[in-house]
Amino acid sequence: MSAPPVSATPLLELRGIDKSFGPVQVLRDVAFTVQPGEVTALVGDNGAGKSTLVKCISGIYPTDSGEFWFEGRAVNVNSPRDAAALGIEVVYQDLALCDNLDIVQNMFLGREKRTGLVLDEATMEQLAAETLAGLSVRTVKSLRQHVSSLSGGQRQTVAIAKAVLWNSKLVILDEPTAALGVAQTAQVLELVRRLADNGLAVVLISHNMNDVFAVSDRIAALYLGQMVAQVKTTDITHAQVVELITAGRTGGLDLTAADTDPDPDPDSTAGTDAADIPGTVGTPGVETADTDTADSDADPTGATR
Ligand SMILES: Nc1ncnc2c1ncn2[C@@H]1O[C@H](COP(=O)(O)OP(=O)(O)OP(=O)(O)O)[C@@H](O)[C@H]1O
Repeated sequence: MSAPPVSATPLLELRGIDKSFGPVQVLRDVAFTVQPGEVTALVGDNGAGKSTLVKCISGIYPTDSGEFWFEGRAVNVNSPRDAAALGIEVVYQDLALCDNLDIVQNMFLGREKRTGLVLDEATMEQLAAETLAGLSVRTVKSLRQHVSSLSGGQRQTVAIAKAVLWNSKLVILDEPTAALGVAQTAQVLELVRRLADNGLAVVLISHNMNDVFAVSDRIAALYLGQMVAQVKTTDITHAQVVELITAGRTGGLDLTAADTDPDPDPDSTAGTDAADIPGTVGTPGVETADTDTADSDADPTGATR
């Protein structure tokens, strides 16, 4: 697979994001960078703050402090409407599809096209078909099928197609394969990859390391509300990601390769110690892993892209 295009300007860049619920600080000084044409996996243990971060990005939660940059411009995102206007769409785990409506009706739900007062069914059907064809989706037999008759993978596909229908630039997928079997997972991951190959920025929340290594270009790890690493997927091993998720650090890696330097030259970011990175969590009693970047090719899972 060819390397995805890397743009000098991130599509989305968050700086110093803090978010508390009452006395509980859930996000601390979070930096997060997302590039167009790439899949960024957002990983972290239960309660690490992934959903909260996504809800801040999508305008559901206001942040307490921090900066929000989109396509190189400082922006304010105070509501889901603001996020949608920028081209940010989130596909949540519940998919928010209506079983008793067909695929076209679901894709345009709440944003129906009309000619005067009359629904423009032909245009909506055509746009839905074009969107699915653009994503090379061939698993859906009829656009007029009720969503209740679709498999889990097909439902996920419809939800993703719905998200990209609106000239989206960033699509955030919350555990899109969590409820799927092996074959459907593979199909959805292919679709995720295609979104990025079509130039979209994709953020994939996942607890499944096989999915993360199969499809992502970069991995961002949250630990107790802090962004402890953003690295290229090819620069980290499965075991190191698990260590970041469970301990908040791992040894020998440049943990900021993704958020500061879009330079595709892998040597240009080497040599930074995790302990030097602002926001890196040092966990007392956790040994620094005896690994270095030279070892990172030796992924024991063999699952790196
Ligand atoms: N509305 C809220 N009010 C108070 N605390 C909250 C709220 N939403 C989330 N939290 C707390 O914030 C922390 C982070 O939760 P969040 O759901 O963002 O984690 P997560 O990484 O998405 O976890 P999971 O993988 O289990 O979905 C948790 O301790 C959670 O209890």
